[in-house]
Amino acid sequence: MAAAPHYCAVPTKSLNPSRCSLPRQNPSSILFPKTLAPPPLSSGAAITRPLKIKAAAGSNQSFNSTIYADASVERPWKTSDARLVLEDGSIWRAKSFGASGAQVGEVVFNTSLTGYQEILTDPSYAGQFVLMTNPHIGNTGVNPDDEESKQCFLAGLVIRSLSICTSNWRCTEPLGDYLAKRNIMAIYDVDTRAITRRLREHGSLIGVLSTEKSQTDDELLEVARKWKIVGVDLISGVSCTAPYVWSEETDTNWEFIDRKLGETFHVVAYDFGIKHNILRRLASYGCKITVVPSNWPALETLKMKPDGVFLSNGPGDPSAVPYAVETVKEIIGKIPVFGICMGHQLLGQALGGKTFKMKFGHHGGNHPVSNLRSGRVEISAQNHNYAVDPATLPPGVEVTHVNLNDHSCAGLACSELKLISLQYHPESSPGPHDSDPAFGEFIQLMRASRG
Ligand SMILES: NC(=O)CC[C@H](N)C(=O)O
Repeated sequence: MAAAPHYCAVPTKSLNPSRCSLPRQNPSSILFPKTLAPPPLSSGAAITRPLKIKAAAGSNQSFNSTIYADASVERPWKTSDARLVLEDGSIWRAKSFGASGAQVGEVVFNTSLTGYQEILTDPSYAGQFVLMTNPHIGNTGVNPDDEESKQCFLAGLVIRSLSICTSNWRCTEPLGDYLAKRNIMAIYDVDTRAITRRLREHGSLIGVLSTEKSQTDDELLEVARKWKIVGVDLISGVSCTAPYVWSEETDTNWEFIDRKLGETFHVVAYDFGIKHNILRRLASYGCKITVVPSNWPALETLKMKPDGVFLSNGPGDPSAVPYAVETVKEIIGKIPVFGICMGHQLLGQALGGKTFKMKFGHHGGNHPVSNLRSGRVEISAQNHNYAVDPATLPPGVEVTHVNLNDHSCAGLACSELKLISLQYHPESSPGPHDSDPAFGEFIQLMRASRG
C-alpha cells in the first residue's frame, strides 16, 4: 500500500537539531493520490469548463466560466527549488512560484482566511514576507478591483499549498502569474504551521528566500543575520511623491451604510502607505480627500484649511520617522485628526508617548478588540508589529480600545485636542466591518469642530 501523503513538520535542515521533534522527511517522498493529480497541461493554459454558477438565490442566470491553470504552479512532483533561511539557523526547502532570485525580509504570519490580494498590496507589508496560516491560497486568483495600492511592496509570500486551478467570477489572472509580473518571490509546500509556531515562540525572524543554487546556506544565513528592519524609514519608499485628489467611494455593490449625509468634509490624508479602501471609506462618509506625501509640510496642510487630517497606515518602525512625528505635532490641537495603525503610532509619539516592537505583532482579520467607549467587542483586521506603550502617554489622552488577545493599546482619543486613532484597520479589506463606525466618529469630530 502506498504511503500516505506526508509533509515535513520540521525544517529540512536545522543548525539546531535538538529543537526538531520529528524525523526529517524527504520532500520528494510527497505523494499525491491519483485522483488529485491534475491533467497534464501546457503552461499557462486556460481550461474552459462548462460550469453553471448560480448568480443569486432564486436566479437561474449562469456564467461562462474559465478555470485558469496557474502557469507558475509546477505540478505536484516538482522538487524543491527554493530555500527560506531564517536568522535562527533553520532552513526550509520549498517550491517556488512568482519571481525567482534572492530576497531578504522579516517573516510575519497572517491569520486571515480570505483576502490574500488585499494583503499582498497593503504597503504596510514593505520589507516583510507574509506567511499565510490559511493552508490553501490562490483558488480565487486575482482581479483588478482588489488592489489596495498601485503595487506589491512586500518582500514575498510564503504559503502551504498553492491552488493548481483558479476559479472565481471576478478572477482575471492566476496568483503565480500576477506575482511573477510584479517580481515578487513566493514559495509553497513549506510547513507554514511549524514556521508560525517558531515565530510565536521566538518572535518575528529575518529570513532570506532564494532560488539561487550558487549561494550556500551559510551565505544566506549571514545575510539574514546582518539585515535590519528596526530603525529604518520604510514609509518614504511607499508614499506618493505629489499631492492628488481622491473622490472614489466604496462601490455600491459593496456598500453597507446609508451614506447620503449631504455634507462634505475636506480631509488632508497623509500617505505613509495608504490603502485604497481607507480612501474609499472616507469618501463614502462624505469626505473630499487631498492625499499628500509623507514629507508634506504641516504648514502647507494648515494653509489648505481642511476640516480634518487623516494619518494613514504604513510600513516599518514608527520611531524611525521623526520628521513625520514633527509634522503631526504641528497639526494636533489645530484641526481634528484621525490616525490608523502607523498614523496611530505617530500620533502616540507626537503626544509624548513611546512605541515599542512587539514579539510577533498582529496580522489577520480575526483580532478581538474591546471598544471601551461602546462596551462592544469588535472583531478587527490588524497588521502591525509595533505598538504604543500607554504608560508613556500624558494625562488627558484616553485609551479607547484594547486588543483582547494581549491587552495591548488598540485605540486612543483626546477630546481636548480633537483626535482619535486606532492601531488596527477599520476599513478591513480584507476583514470584518465591525469597526467601520470609526469613520463616522471622525465625521462627528469634524462636524463638531465646525461649530
Ligand atoms: N499597518 C500599519 O500601519 C503598520 C504600522 C507599523 N508599520 C507596524 O508594523 O506596527
